[in-house]
Amino acid sequence: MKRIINIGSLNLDKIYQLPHTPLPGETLTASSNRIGLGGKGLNQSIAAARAEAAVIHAGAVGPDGEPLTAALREAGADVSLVRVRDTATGHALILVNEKGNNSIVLSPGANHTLTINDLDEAIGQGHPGDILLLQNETNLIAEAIRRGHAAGLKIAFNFAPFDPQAARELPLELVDILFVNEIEGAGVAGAGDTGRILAILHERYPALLTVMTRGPEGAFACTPSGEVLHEPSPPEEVVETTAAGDTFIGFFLAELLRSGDLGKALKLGCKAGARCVSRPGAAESIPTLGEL
Ligand SMILES: OC[C@H]1O[C@H](O)[C@H](O)[C@@H]1O
Repeated sequence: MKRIINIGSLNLDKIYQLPHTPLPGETLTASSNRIGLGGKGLNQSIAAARAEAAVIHAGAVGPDGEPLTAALREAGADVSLVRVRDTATGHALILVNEKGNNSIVLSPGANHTLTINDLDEAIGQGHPGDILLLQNETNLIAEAIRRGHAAGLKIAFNFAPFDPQAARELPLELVDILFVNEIEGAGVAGAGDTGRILAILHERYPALLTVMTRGPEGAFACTPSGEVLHEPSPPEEVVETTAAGDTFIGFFLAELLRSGDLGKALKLGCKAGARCVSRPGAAESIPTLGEL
């Protein structure tokens, strides 16, 4: 059975419910706040494990990060490569507006303490054809892409958050599957609309499968042969959008490994992402395969 090895971020999420996203210079009072478990890496591992894929999660937390490791373990992921460092656990400040849309600020903490040895231990668990999943929330991404590719792993990279310097420096030509939302896609391609972004990326990286999530409009994929597929999102009431993209990615990859069918993977990803937005929080809002 092929596996997903996720060298992924782990964050404590500080979530504030606000009437709207604050403007520069504005002070707002939150109607509620809470601490949740998240990090794009953790959310994606939990989603893939709940979609019944075999998942190994590698990453780093601080001394206060045990609830994150426990959540991964409980979802069924292998956590033997989650290291505890003498640095604060990464955290995210998540501002949720009245429409359920979020704005996120990251403080990487232990997510930026990964070493080459950590990468090699994680990649060493893989066999050719396994997926190495990465997000742009940990350090040494370029090295992870190069080493994973050299080991015969399929590289799946979620370019979130987008960062122009990383776009110049990362060996994206070695990536097999690129996950972006509209903002990230426009950042990588330097253009604004979905069709144009997919066309530019296809021309620049002909072997790439690009998958773009578009919120309520579902997801688009552009294959290495240049075919563009679109899967609409099933209607669900929006409570909070946090982790919807991560949920999509976990379910998408699990289905792609299971059936090899891109259309089925897009459908399941969209279904899972839509269910995630109907509930509050990050990791706690991710459904199980059985539920769908
Ligand atoms: O995608 C949602 C996630 O982004 C940030 O990584 C937060 O930790 C949150 O859980």
